Amino acid sequence: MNILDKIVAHKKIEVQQAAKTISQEQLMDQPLFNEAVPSLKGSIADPGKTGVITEFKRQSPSKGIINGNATVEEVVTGYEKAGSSALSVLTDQQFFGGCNQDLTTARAVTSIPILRKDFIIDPYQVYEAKAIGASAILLIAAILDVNQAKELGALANYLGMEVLMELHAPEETDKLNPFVDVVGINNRNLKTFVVNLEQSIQLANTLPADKLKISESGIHSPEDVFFLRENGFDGFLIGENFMKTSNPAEAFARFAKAIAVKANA
Ligand SMILES: O=P(O)(O)OC[C@@H](O)[C@@H](O)c1c[nH]c2ccccc12
Repeated sequence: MNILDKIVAHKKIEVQQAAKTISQEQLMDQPLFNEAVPSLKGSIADPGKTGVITEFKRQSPSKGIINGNATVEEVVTGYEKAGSSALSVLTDQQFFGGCNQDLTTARAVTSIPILRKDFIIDPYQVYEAKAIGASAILLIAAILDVNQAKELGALANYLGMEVLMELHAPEETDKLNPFVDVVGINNRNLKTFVVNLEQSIQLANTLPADKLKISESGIHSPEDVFFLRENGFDGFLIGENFMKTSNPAEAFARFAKAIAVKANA
């Protein structure tokens, strides 16, 4: 079993347990469930912002512990202040050390859109995303069939959230559907952990022209961002590069200055 299969197998059990603890009806009764959320798409398209989606990630299966000390409050408020277009918050506990409360905390202390970063395979998790304050959900094409992708996407839109669909291989483009607002290309192969920015470039040319494009993972330098911008990318999802430092918000603030300066030069 590759790591992605392991994560999905665990997720199925987790979702069953969660649904027993808090029912879908109870999720719908939570205060955030009926609150409007800012648009991820709108924020990424805003030329006054950096296009960067900064990610709060404590650990990952490929890197182990990335940052064991950072607090959500400190990091995400700093990210917002430095010009982050949106936040990505890992809510998977078992493999990424996150939790739903991390996202709700981020929602409480910032006003930029938040992507729920998790392995969504069940409608329950879409209700949960709304109840914890997400603007958008991640759908990973590699773990969904065409019908699941449609059903989960339609539900997210119906509940007032947007969908970022993550692709890694050309044959996954048939999972795209009208409910997908933003397409993300993961430079990291989730089965082998190999990272290659060229992945974004190759796949980008096969995508519908009308969707916003995000490049995800393995982005380390302002040059990476310039390279991706030149190749038609609107957004950049960056986690480890900032999280691995002792002050992620400050690291992003420096990065944000560098990409702003070069863009205007
Ligand atoms: O830390 P990085 O290399 O900058 O990557 C961020 C993000 O793209 C990565 O965390 C990610 C991309 N797709 C995912 C799916 C699930 C969990 C995590 C991810």
